[in-house]
Amino acid sequence: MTDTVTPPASAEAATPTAWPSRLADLGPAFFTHLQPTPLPQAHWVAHSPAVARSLGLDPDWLASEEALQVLIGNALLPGMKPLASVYSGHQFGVWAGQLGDGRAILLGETPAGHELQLKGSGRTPYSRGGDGRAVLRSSIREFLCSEAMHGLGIPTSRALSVIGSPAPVRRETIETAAVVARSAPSFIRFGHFEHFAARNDLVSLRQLADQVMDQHFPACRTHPRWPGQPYAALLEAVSERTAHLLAQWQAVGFCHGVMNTDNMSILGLTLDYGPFQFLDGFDPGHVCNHSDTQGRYAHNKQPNIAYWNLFCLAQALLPLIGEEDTAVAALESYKTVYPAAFEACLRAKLGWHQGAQGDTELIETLLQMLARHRVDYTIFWRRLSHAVASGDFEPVRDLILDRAAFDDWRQRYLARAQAPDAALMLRSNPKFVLRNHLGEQAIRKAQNQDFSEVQTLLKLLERPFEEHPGFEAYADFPPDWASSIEISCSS
Ligand SMILES: Nc1ncnc2c1ncn2[C@@H]1O[C@H](COP(=O)(O)OP(=O)(O)OP(=O)(O)O)[C@@H](O)[C@H]1O
Ligand SMILES: [Mg+2]
Repeated sequence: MTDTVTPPASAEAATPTAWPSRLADLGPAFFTHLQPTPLPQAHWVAHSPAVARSLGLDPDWLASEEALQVLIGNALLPGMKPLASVYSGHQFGVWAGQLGDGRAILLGETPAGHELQLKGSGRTPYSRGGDGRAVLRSSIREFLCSEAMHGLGIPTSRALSVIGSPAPVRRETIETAAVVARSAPSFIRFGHFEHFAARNDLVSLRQLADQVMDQHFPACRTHPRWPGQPYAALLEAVSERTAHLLAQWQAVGFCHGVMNTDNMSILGLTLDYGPFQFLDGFDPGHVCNHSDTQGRYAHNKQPNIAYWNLFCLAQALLPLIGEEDTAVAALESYKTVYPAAFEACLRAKLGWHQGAQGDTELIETLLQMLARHRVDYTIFWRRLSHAVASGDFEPVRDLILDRAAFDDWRQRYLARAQAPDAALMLRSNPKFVLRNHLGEQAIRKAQNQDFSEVQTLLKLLERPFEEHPGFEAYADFPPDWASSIEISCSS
């Protein structure tokens, strides 16, 4: 049974006493109230004062014993009424029926209006066969990648802390438990809508859509393109956010790994860091999830999969939208917004402030060249940025076996009317991304109670566009063993 902390007078100002939940306001069809299941011998692995501040929480409180107990689920603050929500979804292209927060528990909303959720905090009515737990390994990956994505300027859930416990958790081997405290303006997924649509519970479906719209997409009520069609406007707004998200993923070389509809945020945030990967060598067809034997979620399939997922959302919203043609029309802008947003990201990476004739061809030729030679994606872009800054193209040229092809491309790149802006490139091409082997090294140390590498990575990844002298090794090529790392759905 989880304790309620009675705060000493001095702590009262440090933590809020109201933890509202908009989901709870919707009514019991949407969730179950329950307590997190305690874990023994909680110990800090990492926490982020920056996230605490963004949530309106006192960073000093985050260093306290009270925070440790609350954020692993052993204690509640006054006003917290934890709950797990129900959703459904399509997994690997197949309707999976009812899912829900099987190991995530919502504590409520922080003063900044963001939901605070514990992941790995015990079984819920939606756990199905699962144990409600998450292991240290995957929790460190979620914590670091959330903050890495934020550092990159990519919409994401944030991670406040990761806390470990020696409690055993059975996966392929026996591992230990951990809990990530994470936040987002909303954790509503496409799957929440699919859930009520599949049950033909149109009252709840409308309630959910209305709440999401009023809180996050108020302009949909009076959208000039959708007069009297707020739900179509909502679908279009979600499509466009998703298009922008996918453009950023593709441009930075991020593979999500499990783009099931229950992992798609209605706000267009990156959600659920499972078997994700940042590309090392540029392989457009790379499949990062070892469990994805069909390659459904290969890197270059992600934009189409997002559209497929949006189609599922459209089907769920259809009873509210009315006409099928209207729903299809609301999805349509994805097909133009995604490529335009992707090209805009690539233009920034190339140092161009504005578009010009021939850009698409120059971008295509470059990406094909990178793919042909499996050039390290992050290193290429960073070296290109430095080449433009210094005028010395040798280090970037060295990356590409076919020097003549590179020289030809470079000549055309530099001949473009608008010269590339090196400063724009250096803030668009990160030096540091959370490569698998970096995460793996931090995890191995953490499994031996040494959390220093998690701290180091957090510092670098929070500011990935800065040089961080002395940390060059973290921006280097992956070691040979990196390619043998297998990341699966096991977490
Ligand atoms: N160990 C577990 N115990 C209980 N339920 C689980 C467990 N692992 C996954 N699930 C549930 O299985 C479904 C699919 O899991 P998936 O891996 O997409 O999500 P997740 O990693 O648990 O979390 P999230 O999407 O909240 O980040 C979800 O309903 C999830 O809650
Ligand atoms: Mg999930």
